[in-house]
Amino acid sequence: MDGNPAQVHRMELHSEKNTDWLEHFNNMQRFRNERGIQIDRKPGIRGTHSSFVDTIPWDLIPDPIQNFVPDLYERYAKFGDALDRILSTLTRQFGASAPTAVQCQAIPLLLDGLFDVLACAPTGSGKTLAYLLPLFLSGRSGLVLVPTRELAEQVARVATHFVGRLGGLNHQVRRFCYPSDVTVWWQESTSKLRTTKNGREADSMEYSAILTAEPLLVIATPLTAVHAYEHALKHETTKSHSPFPAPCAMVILDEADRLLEPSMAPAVDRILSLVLEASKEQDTTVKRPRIHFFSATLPPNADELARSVCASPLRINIEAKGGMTRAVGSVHQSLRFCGAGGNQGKLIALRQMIVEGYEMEPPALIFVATQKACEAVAKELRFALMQRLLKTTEHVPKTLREKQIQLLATRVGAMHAALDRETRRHMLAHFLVGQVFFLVCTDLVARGVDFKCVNTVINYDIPPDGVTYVHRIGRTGRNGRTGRAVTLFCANEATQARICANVMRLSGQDERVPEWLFRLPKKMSQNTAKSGPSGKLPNQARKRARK
Ligand SMILES: Nc1ncnc2c1ncn2[C@@H]1O[C@H](COP(=O)(O)OP(=O)(O)OP(=O)(O)O)[C@@H](O)[C@H]1O
Repeated sequence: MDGNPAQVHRMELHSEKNTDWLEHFNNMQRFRNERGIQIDRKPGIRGTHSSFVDTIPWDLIPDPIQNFVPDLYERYAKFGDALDRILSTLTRQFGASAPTAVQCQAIPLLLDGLFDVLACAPTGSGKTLAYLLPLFLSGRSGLVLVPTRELAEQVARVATHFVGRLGGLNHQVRRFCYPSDVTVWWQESTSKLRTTKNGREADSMEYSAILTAEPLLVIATPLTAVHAYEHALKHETTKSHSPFPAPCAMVILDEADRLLEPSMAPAVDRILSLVLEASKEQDTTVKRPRIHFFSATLPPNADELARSVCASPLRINIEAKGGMTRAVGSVHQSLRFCGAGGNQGKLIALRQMIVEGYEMEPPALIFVATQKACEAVAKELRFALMQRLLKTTEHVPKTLREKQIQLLATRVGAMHAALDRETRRHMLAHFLVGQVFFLVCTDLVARGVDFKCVNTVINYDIPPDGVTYVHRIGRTGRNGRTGRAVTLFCANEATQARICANVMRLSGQDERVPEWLFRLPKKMSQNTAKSGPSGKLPNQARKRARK
């Protein structure tokens, strides 16, 4: 019985002792697969818990919350004032009076801190608050890793609302506002620290000071976090030479499948191993930091990589199947065939959509594959808008029309990685406040960015895989709103269009897929097969997690 815990558990399953355990969970559906046990719990709340190993002590899994009040008060009264302030911030700033499905499941799990969590829930379903809330409520320190700077800034913006509210509380909670602002994140490529308080970059001395103070919440892209670590090492600013919160209670990997892709995996691996190492150095009695993975898509290969870092994560599935959430039902998806004319056909279709307003309601995001295409399509859109204006304002005096045309040109923006940081930030801000109506962009903003009121997403270029498609169209139809997603394809792209058709089928919208598309030979593009992360991760982190 001392050996393999899985064996111990299996033996217990057949013993008398286990009868209570089974009775206790008599509302569970249990079924086995080749990887172990999956258990669905609480069918009343949309979502399930499951694990791929059969060593999970199921009786330690907290019940999902059903509401913020009174559930959180009843269970977590110990957080007192902080709870009041957080709940009032939720209602005032986010209009959140009831938790979403992923929040119901994840908040108690993260608060109890007994398990690593893999949470797969649809786009726009409130995953950010699902991990930030437990961090702020519990007063524990944490590190949030995100794949892009845009997303880092967005998460920091959300966190700022809470930081401000928690400012005057008891010592434990006040730590979040220390040093000047806890919502700090490292700027990609400059390895400088930003504070939200004054909105300027910290200079080298401040940077060192902040590192010495050991920030309690760090939101960073993986490369920048590694940068920061190297900076700290060079200047020996901290006792442990680590700029990461120490001891760190939680590491959150937001958009985890993207972070585990080969381009980012080495940096993530390094950070995880540093954090795990630092937590050991601090105090041997301190628990290993919990590593939580959040995404709308966790394909099987991402799942496996995640499980290589934390031995037995608990998985939360909200409307997910095979590691993919269905695209949100609030998005009306369609495919538009643009004939055999290649890009020319697509441009004509796009211009038609703009000029006639057909299937296109701004604000709209138009996804293209390359930076060059981004600029070219933006130019085309400006031209189409001008045409529309000329058509509708024939009676308007010429000078006024010219002014209107000039103004209209600014309503179309382009957003891609080749633009400098400030231009990207401005463009995004203008789009978010409705000054830019049409944003032509690459997949830079396909993930995570919370566009509250995008009405239309157009896939001008077909996404490389189903995962990207789900994230792209998830920029609309968020937070209870409805949206429209149109994918343009021409004759030579018919097989690739099946990527989108398959997701449409999964979301129950197959009646909008042209019949003939499914009758085509099943030869999918190479990219489709390769969707999701691959390669090796976490050598260092894996070894440490096993110890
Ligand atoms: N309980 C809630 N009630 C109402 N609105 C909420 C609630 N939780 C979050 N929201 C809002 O829902 C929107 C989407 O949240 P969020 O950006 O966290 O989604 P997400 O699941 O991370 O999406 P993605 O997978 O695209 O990153 C945000 O505007 C947020 O303020």
